[in-house]
Amino acid sequence: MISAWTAADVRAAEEPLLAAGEPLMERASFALAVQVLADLRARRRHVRGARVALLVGAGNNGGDTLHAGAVLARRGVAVTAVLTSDRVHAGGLVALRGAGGTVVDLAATPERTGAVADDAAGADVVLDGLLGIGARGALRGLAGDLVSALVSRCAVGVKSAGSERSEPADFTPTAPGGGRERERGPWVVAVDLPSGIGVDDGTLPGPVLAADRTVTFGAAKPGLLLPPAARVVGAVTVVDIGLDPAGPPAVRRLEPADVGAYWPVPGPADHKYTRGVVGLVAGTATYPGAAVLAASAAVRTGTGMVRYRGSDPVARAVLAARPEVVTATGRVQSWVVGPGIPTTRDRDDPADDGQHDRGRGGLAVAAGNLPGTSYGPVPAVVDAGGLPLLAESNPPWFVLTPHAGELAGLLRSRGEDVHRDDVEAAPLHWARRAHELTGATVLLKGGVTLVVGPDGAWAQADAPGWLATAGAGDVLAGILGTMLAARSEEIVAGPALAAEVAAGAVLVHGLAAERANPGGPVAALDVAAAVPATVAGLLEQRR
Ligand SMILES: NC(=O)C1=CN([C@@H]2O[C@H](COP(=O)(O)OP(=O)(O)OC[C@H]3O[C@@H](n4cnc5c(N)ncnc54)[C@H](OP(=O)(O)O)[C@@H]3O)[C@@H](O)[C@H]2O)[C@@H](O)CC1
Ligand SMILES: Nc1ncnc2c1ncn2[C@@H]1O[C@H](COP(=O)(O)OP(=O)(O)O)[C@@H](O)[C@H]1O
Ligand SMILES: [K+]
Repeated sequence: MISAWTAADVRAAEEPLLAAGEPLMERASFALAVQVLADLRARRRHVRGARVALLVGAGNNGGDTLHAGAVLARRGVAVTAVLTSDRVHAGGLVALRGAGGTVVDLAATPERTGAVADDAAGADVVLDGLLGIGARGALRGLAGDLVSALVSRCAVGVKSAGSERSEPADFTPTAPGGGRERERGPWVVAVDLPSGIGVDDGTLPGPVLAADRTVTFGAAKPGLLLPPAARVVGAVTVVDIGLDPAGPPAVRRLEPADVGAYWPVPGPADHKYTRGVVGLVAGTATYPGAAVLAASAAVRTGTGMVRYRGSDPVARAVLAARPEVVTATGRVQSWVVGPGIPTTRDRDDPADDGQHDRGRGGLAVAAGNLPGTSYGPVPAVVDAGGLPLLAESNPPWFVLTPHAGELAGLLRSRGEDVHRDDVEAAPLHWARRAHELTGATVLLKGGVTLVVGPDGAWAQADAPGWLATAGAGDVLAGILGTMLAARSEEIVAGPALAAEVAAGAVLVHGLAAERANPGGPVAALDVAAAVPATVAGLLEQRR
């Protein structure tokens, strides 16, 4: 698992170590220099004679960068530091000069910004040391001008991860299948984090130089995991400088081994009912495919049984694809409500096929609102057309699975003035708001999928962009339904678990998409078909 702590938590963890005289900046800058040397060796035969440009801000982030530059200069690298402020880390500047580095004081000659950017764009490596955890808002002043000039020269796109994954502390925060979008221009290494991202919320409030690698100190920061900033961090290396942040992490990300470790494996005493039964209210005559996809995914993920609820023609389509599905009513351990049913609340909608009533019934059972039956409460997945069926207040074992547009609609129905673009710009904020307003766990789908529950946030980046295809969300609903059903009682007793299981479902979904056709397009049903082998692969890791 990768855990990220806020800037305040990292500062609090640094304080006692600094008071005890621990050389944190030396550790950080040396590790940074070692990583840059390794990157240089991987990209060109000789380190000696390589050109490295340092972008240096006013604070300690600039200090780290200058000290790392001094180490590089002593190895024969031609290092030029560009100072963007009249304040600069004095010790770092002395070290760089002492090692033979060159200094350009852009603060004294701002008219040279264009020429300096041209120069930096021609370097082998650029170290972005403008802002670290002291960043507030969009990059301002000269630092902002310099980054804007560099972005236009380097044709910086939103980046995908590098391929290195050698150290346990490394992670590749964006999905597989991507490559370096910037074919020309320098290799960009962000110092602690790409300057200008929202450190704690992952927003992109202004210009940011997309990194090929981020070397981050002490612990990952939330902005490195969260969308949209997760797209500009490249491969992330966490350097251990001896910090031990207190309290729970602000954002977490599951890795495959985490999901394999808790996957329930049936034993000799199990039967289909102990494994968990999924009740599925999905699909209408207009969208029968959603029911087929969700049912297929639930079956493929290893449910004990799927009970399908819907009109006869749709049930026939489901059974034609998955003869394992039953249509008889009975007890279920999780409900999946909403894929392929209309998003209006209108009971008389002819396209509704009676699914709204079935969905409301399922959700009432799942919430435990039907006294006199022994059928609830149980977890529920509420997707697409299920979202307008929610009550005012919902239990946290309900997992809502909107994409950005659906989340905006849900929030508007609860009085917020918000649109899809707002959700995409600040996904953590709006997913948290939806959790507060509904009470439910919120899974916000996207290239990086967020899950917010009572116990914090999870950010998963396991899926290739190819997964953005019609029906992929229905498949996720089925996978999640099975995973919730398998741990139904545990989740109702401790609903913070719903978010972790939901993050696990997102991981399985993303890995299955990659497995379905590595590096190429996938169809939603093929993603469902790849789930059994994906789960077997996760289980193999725990042997
Ligand atoms: N503590 C330690 O020993 C260790 C710390 N470490 C390193 O220190 C980093 C944190 O250093 P830091 O606290 O000095 O903050 P930092 O991010 O460099 O920037 C502050 C400066 O930026 C300015 N500024 C702010 N926002 C801005 C904006 N939008 N646009 C433009 N300018 C803006 C702000 O100006 P002000 O707002 O005060 O006018 C202030 O001058 C951390 O990320 C890690 O790299 C490691 O070495 C490990 C040991
Ligand atoms: N750029 C992307 N990279 C990876 N996965 C993505 C990307 N865009 C969307 N996805 C995933 O694809 C799925 C699409 O779901 P959804 O929008 O509900 O589609 P549908 O309603 O057609 O099933 C979600 O799981 C989402 O996280
Ligand atoms: K930085």
